[in-house]
Amino acid sequence: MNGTAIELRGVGKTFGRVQALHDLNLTIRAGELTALLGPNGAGKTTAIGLMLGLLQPTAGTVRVLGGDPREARTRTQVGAMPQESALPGALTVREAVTLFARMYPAPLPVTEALALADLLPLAGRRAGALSGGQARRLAFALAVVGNPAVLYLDEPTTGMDAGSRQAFWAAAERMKAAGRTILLTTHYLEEAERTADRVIVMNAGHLLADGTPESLRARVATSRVRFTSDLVLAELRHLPGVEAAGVDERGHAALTTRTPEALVAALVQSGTPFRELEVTRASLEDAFLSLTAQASPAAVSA
Ligand SMILES: Nc1ncnc2c1ncn2[C@@H]1O[C@H](COP(=O)(O)OP(=O)(O)OP(=O)(O)O)[C@@H](O)[C@H]1O
Repeated sequence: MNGTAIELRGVGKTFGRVQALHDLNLTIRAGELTALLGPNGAGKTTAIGLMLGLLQPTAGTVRVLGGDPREARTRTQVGAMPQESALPGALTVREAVTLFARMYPAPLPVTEALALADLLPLAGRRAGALSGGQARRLAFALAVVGNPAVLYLDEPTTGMDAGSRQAFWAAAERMKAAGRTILLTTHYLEEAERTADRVIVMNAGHLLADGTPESLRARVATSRVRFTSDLVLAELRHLPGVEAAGVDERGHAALTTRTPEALVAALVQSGTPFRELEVTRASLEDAFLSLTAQASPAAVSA
């Protein structure tokens, strides 16, 4: 699938005196899985609310699948998993999914939506009796049952255990393979790193960075080098290319560098015995923390 699925042009949103979004320009391509990251209050949920047509922009325009997100024609092609959803507690899981399926012109078979959310064993249970993580899975089933072209997932895996989380990501991959456009927010950066085609970082209503997980990691081109030796902090700091160093009382050293090969070569040449050598690249989490820490305080909304 090609083309643009979602387009925000010059979008601003204020709530009273709070400027939640400032002049946001964003194009989401069809068929991609995009992760929207940002610290609390960055504006992620507000951006999704605008894309869903639940909120009106104060400035600028929002287009989804070429149309106004508030039009029925657009809404029936969109599925959403909000951060907190009010589920129909008296209905069984299967009944709730069946009810939602009726709102869409070409829904998935209910059993398929239940299977995608790993809910077949719980199909007969009342929605009100589900655990927190199971309720998130039901919210996911309700989001996908309409077989939407565009899927918004706001912190989908929060509250899910490790098994449910894995099943969720497998289902998201399947939706993507079927050509769906997926926009999700998450605070679990390692999950975003593994799955997203594209990562957008927001802070205080501004777009800070936009690229592949790989390209964002490359913006903090650092590596971590860890090993155990008898070297003290002053000696560690003298190794070539060390940007930051730490050592504990048992001799576990942790160094940050942009040139890990030169550092390890110098360590070997020094003849100092060392063990448990480990070199790791900067993670998306490192990039995210570095980007949001650099963001100017002027960007923080009043
Ligand atoms: N209805 C509202 N009324 C007043 N202020 C609001 C409203 N909704 C959001 N805000 C404010 O707008 C800013 C952006 O909030 P938003 O919920 O979009 O952030 P977020 O990135 O989704 O955060 P989180 O990671 O905590 O979910 C925050 O400062 C928030 O307090």
